[in-house]
Amino acid sequence: MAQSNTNDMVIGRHPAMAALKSGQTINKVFVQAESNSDAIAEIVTRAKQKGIIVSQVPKTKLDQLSNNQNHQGVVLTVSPFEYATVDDLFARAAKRNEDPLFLILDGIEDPHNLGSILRTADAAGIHGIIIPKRRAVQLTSTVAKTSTGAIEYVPVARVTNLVQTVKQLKERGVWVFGTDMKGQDFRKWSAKGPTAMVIGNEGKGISPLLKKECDEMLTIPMVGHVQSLNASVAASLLMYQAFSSRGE
Ligand SMILES: C[S@@+](CC[C@H](N)C(=O)[O-])C[C@H]1O[C@@H](n2cnc3c(N)ncnc32)[C@H](O)[C@@H]1O
Repeated sequence: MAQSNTNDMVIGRHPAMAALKSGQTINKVFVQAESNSDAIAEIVTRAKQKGIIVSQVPKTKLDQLSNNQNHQGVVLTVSPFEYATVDDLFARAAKRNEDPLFLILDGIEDPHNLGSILRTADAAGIHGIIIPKRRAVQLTSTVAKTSTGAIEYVPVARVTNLVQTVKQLKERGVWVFGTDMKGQDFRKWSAKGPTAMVIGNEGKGISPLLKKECDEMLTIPMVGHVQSLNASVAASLLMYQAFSSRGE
């Protein structure tokens, strides 16, 4: 997996604590000198326990690091999260001697949805997740926190064009299942063989171009009054159907 050397900033007490609790690589903690805040003291204690360098700096330095945002006396420099490649995902399946099982997210925007999807993906043995580089949430400290550590175990590949990627997956023998309200009942579906499931955007669903590339569509039947399930809930149900239909 590629690692970039540039630093990202995490600004403010709550995001700083969330980053410290996640698996994200934190390079340095900057806190305001002579701060008597309990929250800052807790951040300093946790950072030191993790062996992270803590630097006490004047407020002006924090203003500069945070670009004059409301830093509340703390700024962290962190390494951006690592992304996998689609080949890494295939390699992970091969290493486990299993047919590939991927999840494709067509423009998920809510970091809590992505975190929750990662958490279930880890539990259900998904080999990796594919997301687009644009118009979708990327890996952030909120995603990491919601994933409760699963972000460390489930590789996420970022691609420029999901439609092209799906075409390439199909050329490599992967059967691609889209999801909407007009497909076959997912309870009768078996995810045997190389499989990818596509989950759509929270508002718009799967884009028409991508839907056209899907080999089949699946539906989670609903008998209530609402029109659809939350994207992460739908993804979880699909992942668990795939998991159990593989006899795992
Ligand atoms: C909140 S829904 C989007 C609803 C959107 N208005 C639409 O028409 O597709 C987000 C995604 O969750 C999945 N989803 C939600 N409910 C589903 C269901 N009952 N069956 C299959 N997929 C579902 C689909 O992937 C959908 O694109």
